[in-house]
Amino acid sequence: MEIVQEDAREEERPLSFPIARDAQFRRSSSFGHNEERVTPGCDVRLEIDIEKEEYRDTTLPIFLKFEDVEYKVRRGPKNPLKAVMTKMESQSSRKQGSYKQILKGVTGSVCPREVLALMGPSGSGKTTLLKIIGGRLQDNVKGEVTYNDVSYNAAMKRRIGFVTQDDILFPQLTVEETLIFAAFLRLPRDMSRRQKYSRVETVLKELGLERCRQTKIGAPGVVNSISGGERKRTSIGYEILVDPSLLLLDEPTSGLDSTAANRLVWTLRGIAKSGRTVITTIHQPSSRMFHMFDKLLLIAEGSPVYYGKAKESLGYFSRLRFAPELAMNPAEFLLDLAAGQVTNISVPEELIVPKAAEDTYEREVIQYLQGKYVAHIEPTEKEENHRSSKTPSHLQMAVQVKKDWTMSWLQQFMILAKRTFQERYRDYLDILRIMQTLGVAVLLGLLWWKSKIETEAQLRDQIGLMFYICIFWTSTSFFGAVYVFPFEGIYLVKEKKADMYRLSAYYLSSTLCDMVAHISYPTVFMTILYFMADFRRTVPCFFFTLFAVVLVVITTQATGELIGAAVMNIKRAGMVASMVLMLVLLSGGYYVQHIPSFMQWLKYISFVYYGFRLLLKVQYSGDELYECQSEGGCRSLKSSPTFSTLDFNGDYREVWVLLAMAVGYRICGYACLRKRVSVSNL
Ligand SMILES: Nc1ncnc2c1ncn2[C@@H]1O[C@H](COP(=O)(O)OP(=O)(O)OP(=O)(O)O)[C@@H](O)[C@H]1O
Repeated sequence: MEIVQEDAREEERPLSFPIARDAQFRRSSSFGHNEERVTPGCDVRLEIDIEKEEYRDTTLPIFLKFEDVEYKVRRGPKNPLKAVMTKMESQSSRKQGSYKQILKGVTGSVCPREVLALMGPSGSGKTTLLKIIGGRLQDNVKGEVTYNDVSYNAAMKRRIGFVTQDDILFPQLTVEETLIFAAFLRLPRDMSRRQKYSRVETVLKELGLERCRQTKIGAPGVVNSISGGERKRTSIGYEILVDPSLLLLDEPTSGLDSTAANRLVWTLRGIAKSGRTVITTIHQPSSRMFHMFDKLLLIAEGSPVYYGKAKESLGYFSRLRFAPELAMNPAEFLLDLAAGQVTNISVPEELIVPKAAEDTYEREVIQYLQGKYVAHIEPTEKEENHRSSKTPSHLQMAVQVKKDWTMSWLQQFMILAKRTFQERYRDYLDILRIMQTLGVAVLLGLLWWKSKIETEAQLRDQIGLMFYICIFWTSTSFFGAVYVFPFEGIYLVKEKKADMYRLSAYYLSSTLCDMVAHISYPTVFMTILYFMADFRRTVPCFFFTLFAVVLVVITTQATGELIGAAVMNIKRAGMVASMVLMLVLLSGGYYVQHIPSFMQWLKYISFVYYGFRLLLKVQYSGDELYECQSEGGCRSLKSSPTFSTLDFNGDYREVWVLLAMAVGYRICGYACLRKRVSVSNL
């Protein structure tokens, strides 16, 4: 790896960050060299002399161009009835007026080694543009975004690092654990463990995270968690750890003091100078920070008002006769202009007397600036983009070559399982959960102490306990499982957008880790209750009863996960889960035995129905037990629909039905999760 820099400016700061390993860029002033390419919109000439195959696992220089980018969203009607009606409208009848235009024709380009700052007032569309560039917003987007003259494709996912405005980090992991898991999941497979740890060390050091490396990330604003600035820096570390070719950052300096913010932008500059393309949105940069940006795109109400070199922006506005009347931070001056605020700013004569009413003056200023941009900057920029020769063909091809997975499926599964366990083990070993299991087991054991089945009433009592066991474990496991994906969805979407691992590895690791907890608790519970309630005392019967309860729990978990994955919303998942739970319990064969024929289908999707039947079969199979000795031999109970349809002679088809349900619901859950993750716009 070698980066030859002839410009003295580049020597301001030694690069402490890992540099593109194979890229060899050489600034050149000579024309006509065979390998030299004139790169659109870039003020540097780059000589790139490596073969395309070498980019598979390394940092690839990305020349980004975006032209006439427009984005609009549908205005959703507030009335839900209207929303349904609107949905039913045909595509052709949709009116333009029902859309909100967020971006209105944004053009620009960024090259490797450059930092582009996106600035503009809040709501001007910076994040939206960043998401479009990052490939996270694709519907309703017009215009062209290309990476080395190639449109966005799946191979780009692992070339892009995206630091979102909200820091999406697992709260139960420490800063160091977060980075280590990211390193193991994302760094190339040919790097040794030591190299991966050492990369984590570099990032911790570079971002000043050493002091909080062992602190749990925690929820934002909660005591005993890292500070907002540390959280932001951890998010950045998480992305820069893997050396992305294109690094996109949304408000990376928010929550940082000015020294830390300067240091961070300095780091970003270092990253860019080592061959990456960096784009960052920024709100209020200090003047020192402002001068670290190479390019600036200033957006006002979705339209650009300036695009070009950051250091030339003040000159441009001064040529338009906008000048600060007081000593002002350049960024503050530019933001005021983009917001149409010209207090303490001298304006051109055309704007001195407002054309319309006073309250629309700000809009008038913005429209004036947008007009000037369209007249002076946009044509030059577009011409520049089109005039220049294309990116070298091997770079165009390289951008379409998908990087290899950093590890095998099994390795991904192992690491994800370890991370899931580390993230959730506090929930698994929650003292309340332990107390609840032990407490309920003992309470039920005392209520059904040494229960008998000699009379019909006693048998009915014990059957009541069987059903209660089903209710207890169904509801406990159901609500434990239903929230897993809605809670973790945001992390999952973020990591899948970066193509960090296969979804199947995540799904299986998550399910299996939870399953361990879902199985352990009923095992302890049943061991206590079984002997206290004096269930049938044979070894096979004990294990088969335990197996039946575990089977119900595993099927319940699958159903809960399916609902969670289908809904992916905590509040709604809870509502749907309560409804489904009510249905499966009511159709379980205990409360309503004479279910009307047109409602019989409910039984066939109810795992409680099959679980309950299985428990009854296990406990009461064999004549001597089933023949209770009371007068009439429990005739009325035996003739009840639940009992009369049970075959007590070794027919355990419920086991297969429950197993099929557990597998089937899991497959559906996985499919739903896949769909939800792919359509989510984080
Ligand atoms: N899906 C959507 N539906 C409706 N409006 C949207 C949607 N997405 C974005 N917007 C609107 O688009 C505008 C631009 O949003 P965006 O998040 O890009 O702004 P921003 O410049 O990044 O703001 P900030 O600096 O406050 O983060 C905002 O007015 C926002 O409310």
